[in-house]
Amino acid sequence: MSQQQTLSNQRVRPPIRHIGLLGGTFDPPHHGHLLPLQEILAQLPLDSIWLLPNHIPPHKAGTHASAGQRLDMVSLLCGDNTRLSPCAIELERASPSYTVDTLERLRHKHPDCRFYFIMGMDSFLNLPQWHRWQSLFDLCHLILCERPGWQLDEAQPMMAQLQARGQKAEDGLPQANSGKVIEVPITEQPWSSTEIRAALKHGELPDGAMPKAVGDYIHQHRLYRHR
Ligand SMILES: Nc1ncnc2c1ncn2[C@@H]1O[C@H](COP(=O)(O)OP(=O)(O)OP(=O)(O)O)[C@@H](O)[C@H]1O
Ligand SMILES: O=C(O)c1ccc[n+]([C@@H]2O[C@H](COP(=O)([O-])O)[C@@H](O)[C@H]2O)c1
Repeated sequence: MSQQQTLSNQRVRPPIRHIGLLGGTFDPPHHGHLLPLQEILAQLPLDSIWLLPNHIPPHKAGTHASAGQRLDMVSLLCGDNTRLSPCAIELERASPSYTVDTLERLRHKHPDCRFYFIMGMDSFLNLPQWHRWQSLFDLCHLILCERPGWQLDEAQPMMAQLQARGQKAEDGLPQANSGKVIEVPITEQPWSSTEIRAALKHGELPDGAMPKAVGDYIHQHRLYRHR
């Protein structure tokens, strides 16, 4: 092999894969998770979105369904959409599922990937309470979606972050490796796991809350019933 060929081989890098991440407790997963992801995929050239059920949610008292059941439901939520997949990385550790730890692990495991952590406005407004939250901007971009009942106004500390880092979905993916907040317009979805669990306690599954396969799983496993 000539010296020139060796040099050019050394320069060949695998193409970057652009991966969206939706972390959540998914207790249970619902259309407020799924439908925004479909709209994000229609607007941004992401290769895939991975859905990461957490093991120990950092800011919640606990979970109602087990980690395994939540992972099963997330798989059913993804259905046959080949650009959506469940990712069990947070289930592999027994400590609280801090997102910054997950991103460090993912970056180490997948050096060819650039990550885009997706969140609703409720999570974005609470971001300053997250563990080492500012480091997230060194590890990924954020994708921000509206959520009914949650609004960012001038007085909120996250407004300054959005002003400094914000860009619109129509501008495509950023050139930088990390640190931007991409605002993606979505059709607002009224669903929340808390309200769905409250309805299921009385044996009701709200119409249109989730794909049928997830509802069937909940019934088969008798989840979220009044005990
Ligand atoms: N209806 C929705 N619209 C936009 N984003 C949502 C919606 N529901 C959940 N998300 C986002 O999905 C992520 C995971 O949410 P999570 O699994 O905690 O669901 P949840 O419905 O908020 O649950 P709970 O009611 O138990 O707090 C968060 O970033 C949250 O902002
Ligand atoms: O890292 C943190 O400190 C942190 C604090 C709160 C929530 N998160 C993550 O944010 C995602 C949504 O969380 P939740 O509680 O709304 O289900 C999920 O992936 C959580 O693990 C992360």
